[in-house]
Amino acid sequence: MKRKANVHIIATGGTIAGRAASAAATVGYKAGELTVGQLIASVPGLDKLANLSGEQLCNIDSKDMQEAIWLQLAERVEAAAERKDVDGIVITHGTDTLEETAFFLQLTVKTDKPIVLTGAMRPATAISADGPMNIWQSVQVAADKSATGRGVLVVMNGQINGAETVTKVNVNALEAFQSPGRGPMGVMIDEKICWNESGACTLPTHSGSVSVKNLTQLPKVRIIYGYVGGDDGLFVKAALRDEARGLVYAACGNGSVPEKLTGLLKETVASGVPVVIATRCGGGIVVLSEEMTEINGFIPAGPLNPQKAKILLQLALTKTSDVKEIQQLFASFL
Ligand SMILES: NC(=O)C[C@H](N)C(=O)O
Repeated sequence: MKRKANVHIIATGGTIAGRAASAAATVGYKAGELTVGQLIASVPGLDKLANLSGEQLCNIDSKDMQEAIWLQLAERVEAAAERKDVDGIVITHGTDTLEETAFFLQLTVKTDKPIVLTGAMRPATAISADGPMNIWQSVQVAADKSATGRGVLVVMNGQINGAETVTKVNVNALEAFQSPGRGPMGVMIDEKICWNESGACTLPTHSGSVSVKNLTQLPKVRIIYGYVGGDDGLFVKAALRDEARGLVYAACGNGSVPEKLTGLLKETVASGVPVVIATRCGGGIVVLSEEMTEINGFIPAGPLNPQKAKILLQLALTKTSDVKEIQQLFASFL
């Protein structure tokens, strides 16, 4: 008989732990109300899937997630992953910033044990709440040997997506997470986990590549959003005054920087503050001209969306502010 796996659940809050005044309410609830014990108890028969342990790291709406909590979470996940009696880890999290936490953990936690993040779009008190099934399927993945070495995964609504590609694409639907242009790494049908083997099936190259063990904070990086009328540099100047160590420009289209802003961003790079050019488009790969990368010194974000490019730049800045090195790091995600 197959040995029952040991799965450790770390709860951080979110709608999955949310409570509303009425069972029909899917907005206007309070996120981060149920405890990890209550979450486990809300899923009938979960203990048949795995031996479970749980810890409560925080209980917040993920819009309020902090980098200081990320540093604690990375430490807790790494500690759990090092335990011989833990085979996999599930993290319950609000969906608003779930992809950022997933990507941060992907880059900072070194293990090939499954790490699965999950959340919910309906509060725990709702009719047809999606949380219990998402927890069930996450524990299923975390307990399954076939999930070993695939990096940090996001399991929601029967789909498994990788931390590097996944993003929240819908603010209401249960299928809130997708990997644009890639598709999911796998889907779940009852007890079957169907991996899309043409997707990433070896440990992503960047897993655990940056240790944050001795850090108490991350370098400050700001995202500047591109839009018609936003080329006066107001927010770039404000970010620099606020001692940003790096900037991500969420450009319109394929890294298009407005002419009026190019000079200021070039000066920013020349002053030692690296500038990554991402896109606000939600899909595609930012590739820049030679003039943009070699002369202006801009760093193309490649496939990373602005919020993930920010995290990569922050982690890069813990080691170097050399533009060439950071360009190479971002290029390795292509
Ligand atoms: N669906 C959710 O989890 C949204 C919630 N605001 C959160 O991110 O905590």
